[in-house]
Amino acid sequence: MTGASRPVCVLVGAPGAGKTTVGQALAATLGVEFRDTDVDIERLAGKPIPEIFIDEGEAHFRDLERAAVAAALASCSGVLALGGGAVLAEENRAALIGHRVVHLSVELTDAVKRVGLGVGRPLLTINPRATLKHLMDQRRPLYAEVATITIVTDGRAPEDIAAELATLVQGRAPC
Ligand SMILES: Nc1ncnc2c1ncn2[C@@H]1O[C@H](COP(=O)(O)OP(=O)(O)O)[C@@H](O)[C@H]1O
Ligand SMILES: O=C(O)C1=C[C@@H](OP(=O)(O)O)[C@@H](O)[C@H](O)C1
Ligand SMILES: [Mg+2]
Repeated sequence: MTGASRPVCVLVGAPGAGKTTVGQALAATLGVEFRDTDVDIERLAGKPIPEIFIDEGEAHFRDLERAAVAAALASCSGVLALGGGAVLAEENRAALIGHRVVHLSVELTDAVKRVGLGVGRPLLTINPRATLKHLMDQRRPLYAEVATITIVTDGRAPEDIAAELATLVQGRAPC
């Protein structure tokens, strides 16, 4: 890992936390690259995430995700968003040590509003509210474990969150 390829920050959090949306706005504000491991995975697989889940299953998606996280951490010098489930893998959590990791936190009510019917998120296509609650309960400690900063996003606009983060990352030491 070289200084030149270190992400400005890595965004983690539940589906609907706003990792992709806030990450894009933050990267634009900072004038740096935006990278999203979900996009990298889709490019590599040559198909959308829901199709990966249907054709090869979640375990294969997680294999692709571990490879995508390692590659992105080694080559991204901008803002990096991970998929909500990336923290499940011990390998990914270990790889995040030493990086500035921002947990965009969201409570169930706002997350449900934001993901709607779960279109594009294969884990949420059946009963999004109950599934999200389960995922969030399971993952909360893992987001807390990897995060160096937590930003509460409930009731806030993405631009507002991105502006706060821009100030934070511009004014802080590496982690
Ligand atoms: N702070 C926010 N307030 C309201 N809607 C949001 C906020 N952040 C994201 N959204 C919306 O919620 C949906 C999911 O956001 P997304 O960035 O894809 O989340 P994630 O990548 O964390 O799953 C999108 O429709 C997005 O426009
Ligand atoms: O929570 C998860 O396990 C997943 C979250 C998704 O990303 P977002 O968190 O950006 O929705 C995507 O990686 C995939 O559908 C699995
Ligand atoms: Mg996303």
